[in-house]
Amino acid sequence: MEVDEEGVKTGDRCSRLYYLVKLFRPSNPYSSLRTCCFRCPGLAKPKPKRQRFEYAGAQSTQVGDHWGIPGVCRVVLITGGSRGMGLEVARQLAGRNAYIVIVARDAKRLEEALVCIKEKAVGRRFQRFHAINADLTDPNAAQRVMREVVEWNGGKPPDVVWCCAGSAHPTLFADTPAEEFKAQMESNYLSAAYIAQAALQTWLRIPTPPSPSNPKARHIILTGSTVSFYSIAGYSPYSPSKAALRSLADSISREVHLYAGANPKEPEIKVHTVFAASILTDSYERENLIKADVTKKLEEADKSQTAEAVARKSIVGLERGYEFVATDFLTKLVMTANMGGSSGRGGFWRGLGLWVVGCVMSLLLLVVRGGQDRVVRNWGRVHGASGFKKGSGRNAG
Ligand SMILES: NC(=O)C1=CN([C@@H]2O[C@H](COP(=O)(O)OP(=O)(O)OC[C@H]3O[C@@H](n4cnc5c(N)ncnc54)[C@H](OP(=O)(O)O)[C@@H]3O)[C@@H](O)[C@H]2O)C=CC1
Ligand SMILES: CCCCCCCCCCCCCCCC(=O)[C@@H](N)CO
Repeated sequence: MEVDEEGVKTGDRCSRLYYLVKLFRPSNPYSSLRTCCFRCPGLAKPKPKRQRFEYAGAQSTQVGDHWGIPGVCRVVLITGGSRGMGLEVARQLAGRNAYIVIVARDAKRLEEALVCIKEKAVGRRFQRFHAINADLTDPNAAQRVMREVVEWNGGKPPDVVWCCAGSAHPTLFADTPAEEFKAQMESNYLSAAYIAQAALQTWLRIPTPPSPSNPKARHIILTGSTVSFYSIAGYSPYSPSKAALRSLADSISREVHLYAGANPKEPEIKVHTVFAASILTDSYERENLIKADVTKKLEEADKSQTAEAVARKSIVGLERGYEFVATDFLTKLVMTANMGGSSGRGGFWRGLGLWVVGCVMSLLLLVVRGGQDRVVRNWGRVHGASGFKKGSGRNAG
């Protein structure tokens, strides 16, 4: 039986797309496109005897090789994996073969989450799960987490680091306690920057021994928000931290080319960001207790989604290889209108297409923004300057 350098039977290759891709991208051996095409019959249905466990979601995992290939689980580190969106991401990836490591501060919650994640595992006898207790606003804790994962994984670094940890304090700028500006940057921006840096440093430090089962790429995934692109009244402590994440993703995605050039035999490093509008989590309920009524009024344009739906859509976008993934129509709209220098990241033609759509979206936003500013001005006229409804008990003016 002929086996190629990736350990896949040559006959299993989808001749159409694989060789076309090889033809156009010969210099990029670790491109995620290299795996195969979506419909490839050979890879979509691996031979049962080569499988070590039932392989659910085989077709989609082949596309990006993010979470596993037949017989090999990838290790996915998920920060904030004990609750909300992070927990859903962990559960869904457990259902796609991955080994999961979750990180959060509350130890009891982490243990409960592990049980909940294991329920979704497809290969229960083979898949491994681990929880690490850490406050990721501390850079030393982020380094410790990475060391612990490497040790737990037999000296190998994780393949994917998905930063979901974060929190929201949506209040009007004038009414925000000064310490919240710092706390929000720490909770959302620094908690992701520190662990992403620790992951990158680990990948650069530990060489990947040649093996057919090696990942073709490693991934840093950040979790942004609609307000990373387009903020509304009442999000000033939070939206800069999410905009900073977008900028961080852009910056790192430029630097990884240096490592791809210098270490062509190592898996490429890819940086992705998923952007979501309101997610129906407990934290969302809690943030609504402090959120100004005028902000809630502006948010009416957004149909909130469950964490399950946001995680699912994020994973689909990532498996398609997108670097920026919007999980709903509204976010897609404001994202496309604000791509700027980020456009080129999906390749030239996709970038050009996005630019054309973005021009139209920017025009639409001109109208939307005018309308929203009028809503806020009118709110002030009717209810005063507190942002809350008259007679709501929160209205100081
Ligand atoms: N909910 C929403 O409407 C939206 C949320 N997002 C973003 O999605 C992500 C998840 O949101 P959501 O699921 O609602 O949040 P949750 O509050 O439900 O979950 C947050 C998770 O992060 C952990 N976490 C928070 N701070 C730290 C820290 N300093 N160190 C380690 N772990 C931490 C929490 O555990 P513990 O507290 O035990 O540490 C928990 O596991 C966040 O980044 C959020 O900003 C984006 C768009 C909308
Ligand atoms: C026709 C086009 C209309 C476009 C209007 C745009 C309206 C913007 C709605 C903003 C929604 C904000 C979601 C933020 C969620 C978030 O990150 C927090 N909940 C964090 O927990």
